[in-house]
Amino acid sequence: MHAISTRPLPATSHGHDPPQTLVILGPDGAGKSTLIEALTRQLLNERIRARRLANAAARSWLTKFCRRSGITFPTFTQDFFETSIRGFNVARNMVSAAHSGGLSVMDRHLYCQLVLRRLRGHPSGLLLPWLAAKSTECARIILLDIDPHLAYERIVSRGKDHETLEYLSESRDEYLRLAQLHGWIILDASLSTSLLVEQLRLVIGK
Ligand SMILES: Nc1ncnc2c1ncn2[C@@H]1O[C@H](COP(=O)(O)OP(=O)(O)OP(=O)(O)O)[C@@H](O)[C@H]1O
Ligand SMILES: Cc1cn([C@H]2C[C@H](O)[C@@H](COP(=O)(O)O)O2)c(=O)[nH]c1=O
Repeated sequence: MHAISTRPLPATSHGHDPPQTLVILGPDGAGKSTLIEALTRQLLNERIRARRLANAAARSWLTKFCRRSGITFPTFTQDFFETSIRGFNVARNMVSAAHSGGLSVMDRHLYCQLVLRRLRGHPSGLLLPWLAAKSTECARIILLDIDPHLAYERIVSRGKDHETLEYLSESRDEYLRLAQLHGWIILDASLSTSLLVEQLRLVIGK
């Protein structure tokens, strides 16, 4: 684990179980959903309040729709569609996290759209970087870093979708660039899920 940020979680007025938000980012196949499920299950078994909140962008649905219908959207249209849906889910999940005590662990965030924009050769714009930073001000962000070959293997064995090695490699580089820029904590996704859960519990202090 490379702790490149030691920013403390902000205190709130929710008594001894204040809302805490953790955001897990990383390339496709890094193991984000698996890790969040394992962490929240373990905490709930110990009667510690925790929930997974997925900030999906419906990319999987859009890919299937395009394949079935034979329609291909320009990448700017795809970006508009995905960013709107992810933005809506982020807003909805932020409200949910703020109104629940305990830990909320978000699977993906607006930064994923910034990564996709970079990979598609689009400009980042001004609004999205600002919104991404503003909406994670009170959260702690973790990057699950993964070698693209391992991510590729995991996606193949999951058998749900397909990604190219090139996409996974560029995606990793961009996530690492953002992590250095913003001081996110980086975890090694090649470790076992149980070790990663332990590391996350150290980060959140639960
Ligand atoms: N630590 C791990 N060790 C070995 N295999 C893992 C680990 N974490 C996840 N996997 C496996 O890798 C595959 C991808 O995991 P998962 O779906 O959680 O990734 P993800 O980051 O949420 O992916 P996506 O963003 O594409 O939805 C799954 O088949 C899962 O069982
Ligand atoms: C790029 C791409 C991704 N997917 C899959 C990979 C993940 O499991 C989800 C990510 O969903 P989100 O909406 O970004 O949260 O979608 C896919 O099926 N097709 C793609 O082209």
